[in-house]
Amino acid sequence: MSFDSISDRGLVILGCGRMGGAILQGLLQGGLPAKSVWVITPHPSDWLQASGVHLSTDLPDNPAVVLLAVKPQMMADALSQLSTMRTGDTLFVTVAAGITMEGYARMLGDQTRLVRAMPNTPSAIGRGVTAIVGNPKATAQDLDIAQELMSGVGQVVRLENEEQINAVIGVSGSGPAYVFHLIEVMAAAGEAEGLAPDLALQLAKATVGGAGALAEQSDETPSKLRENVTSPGGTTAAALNVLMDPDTGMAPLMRRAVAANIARNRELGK
Ligand SMILES: NC(=O)C1=CN([C@@H]2O[C@H](COP(=O)(O)OP(=O)(O)OC[C@H]3O[C@@H](n4cnc5c(N)ncnc54)[C@H](O)[C@@H]3O)[C@@H](O)[C@H]2O)C=CC1
Ligand SMILES: O=C(O)[C@@H]1CCC=N1
Repeated sequence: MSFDSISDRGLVILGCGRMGGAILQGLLQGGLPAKSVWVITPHPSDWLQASGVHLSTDLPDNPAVVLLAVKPQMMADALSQLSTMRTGDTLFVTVAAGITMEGYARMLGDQTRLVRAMPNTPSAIGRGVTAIVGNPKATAQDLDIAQELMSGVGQVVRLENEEQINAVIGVSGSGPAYVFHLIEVMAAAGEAEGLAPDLALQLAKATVGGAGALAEQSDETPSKLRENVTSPGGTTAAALNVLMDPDTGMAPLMRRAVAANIARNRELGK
């Protein structure tokens, strides 16, 4: 990775919890010098304290990038800590769900260059997927910088407009939680059918992990991979009759779940 402008002028990270921490780890592993990074976070973890980044020290004037990774509800308070910094020429990259570009324009001014990025928690092991979209002031180079920042924690895709970020949150941003719940309910079903809890959990985790890796690596579509498991009139077909029921199966359930996610996101954005 090349981090010339960040190495020269610095990166400020506001909020270094799960997501900010994962992104920072990816950047340091990708070769960004720790001395180019300033972190503002109330309770720095042991790892963060030992990482060599600047903590609770004077912020750089005019940093190249400010990464916003606090909870949406904390954003206005957290941003007030940057008030002494000259940020006219700074790119803001935000991972917060629920705060729109219009909201940032109110807090940071409408001339601010800003990229919204929506990652997910597999970023913690470098297997995240992040969607990015720039505001009208963001340049092509700003999007390249944001892509470079986020590619330290996994794949990066680009969106055409801000509205699409809602669907991204509904699918991939929150999606790991749906998959973890799938593991929970598969394990519970195994337990209900007589397996020991540890064994049921091991089977469910390995199945979801293995099927996910196969879906990513195979040239076949997920539909074909599903058909490959399903013998006509066999046991999988019996289960899929339940899961693929057009009224009560996973498709209408997922549609409702994603719609609820997006509705909440719009509420948070108000
Ligand atoms: N966890 C997830 O799956 C995803 C989270 N996001 C977004 O990432 C953002 C952060 O979420 P997480 O990392 O999960 O939360 P987190 O709670 O792990 O991290 C937030 C960090 O901000 C710090 N903080 C609180 N008040 C602060 C302040 N005034 N100034 C500076 N730092 C402050 C907290 O101490 C904490 O370390 C949220 O806006 C969320 O919408 C985006 C995609 C996925
Ligand atoms: O639940 C949330 O609000 C955040 C956004 C995406 C994942 N977690």
